[in-house]
Amino acid sequence: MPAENVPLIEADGRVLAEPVRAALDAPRRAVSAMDGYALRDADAAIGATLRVIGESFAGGALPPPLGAGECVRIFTGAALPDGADRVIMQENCTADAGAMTIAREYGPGWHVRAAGSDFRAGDLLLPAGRLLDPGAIVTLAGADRDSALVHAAPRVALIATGDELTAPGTARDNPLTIPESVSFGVAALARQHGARIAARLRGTDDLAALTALAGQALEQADVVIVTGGASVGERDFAKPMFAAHGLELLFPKVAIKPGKPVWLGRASGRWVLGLPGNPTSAMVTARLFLAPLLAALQGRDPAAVLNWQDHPLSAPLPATGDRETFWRARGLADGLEPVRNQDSGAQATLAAAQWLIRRAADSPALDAGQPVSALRIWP
Ligand SMILES: Nc1nc2c(c(=O)[nH]1)N[C@H]1C(S)=C(S)[C@@H](COP(=O)(O)OP(=O)(O)OC[C@H]3O[C@@H](n4cnc5c(N)ncnc54)[C@H](O)[C@@H]3O)O[C@H]1N2
Ligand code: MOO
Repeated sequence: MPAENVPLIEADGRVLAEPVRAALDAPRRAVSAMDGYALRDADAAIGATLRVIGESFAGGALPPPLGAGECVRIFTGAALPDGADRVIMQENCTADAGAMTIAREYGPGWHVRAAGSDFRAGDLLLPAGRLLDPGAIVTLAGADRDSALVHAAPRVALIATGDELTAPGTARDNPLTIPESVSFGVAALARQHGARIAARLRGTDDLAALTALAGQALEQADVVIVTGGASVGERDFAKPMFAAHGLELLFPKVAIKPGKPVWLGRASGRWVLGLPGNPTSAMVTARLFLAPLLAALQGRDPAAVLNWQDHPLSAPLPATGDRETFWRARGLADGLEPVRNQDSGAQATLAAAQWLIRRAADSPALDAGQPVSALRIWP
């Protein structure tokens, strides 16, 4: 995707198209980490009384330099006076008429943040390709940047196919219809991975009409996602509807469960991703294929969103069949618990599960406590 400059406040969730270097030192000079008194190490002793010669507030004028037997009233983030080595918290001092007495044990720690101890001007703080998560936003602003060069958000168009589908909120009165749920979930996942939803279209199982809809979607988006009609049914038009637009398939299906009918192609210079209509299959394949595609389009390493980690099982897992299998699981304190309903058509379990467990085809059953490779489905 091309790069664009966006203001800091709109930069979260975007991916940097430039490396970001600090424009200043942080802290700019030695500052206090506590509210209290700044003094010299040589004067720090329980019972010692020091003369208070000035004060230092964050953003205020520099305090006078310290001599022997002197201290400065200081607040968190305020500049340390020249000559000071440490700050003693005010809770450990008593103050009276221009004098401060160290009342009790004040250690450990000097409560001083050295100049440049966080970063130095010119330091590389964020590399190109870095996702601007909330932490990175703080770093960016701390580097004294008010905007950043980021990759444009990929535009995604969604087409849901199926005569039985109707807009959510309108299904209950017609027993022949079901709510169109998948495009909403895929759109939400796409947004979580940096996409902008350019269009959400719904088509009935009619090839001519679907071909026109495909053309409309290809005009508006970088990635077109078509859901349903991916299998071998007589009205499965997901691929044929792109034929007139020059569909070139990269892969027509994948030996995984759920989600076998997932496919990827190019048409009219755009990416076209076909997801199965079954809601669980659609969300699993969106996580496994759409998330890395969106990452790559934004200049990120796609592997960054496929961060499989080992976790113990908190319950047994059955043997796997002849397809690589992705079990939906809940994350519990003692490990991952596969949800009971592993049906590809399930919708309720999508709200219960946060993890995908990956197992190779023909893997044996596992007991609770054994480690499995797992991926968070949503952040
Ligand atoms: N003979 C075979 N039949 C099927 C095979 C096969 O290999 N041979 N594969 C099965 C597998 S695996 C899957 S997954 C499904 C995928 O089918 P489609 O992608 O063609 O999806 P549909 O048939 O259109 O719908 C499946 C199911 O999902 C419901 N659906 C569809 N779209 C939505 C939506 N947007 N929101 C909510 N629900 C949706 C639809 O009503 C169906 O119940 O095929 C198997 N069949
Ligand atoms: O891929 Mo299908 O999702 O196995 O039901």
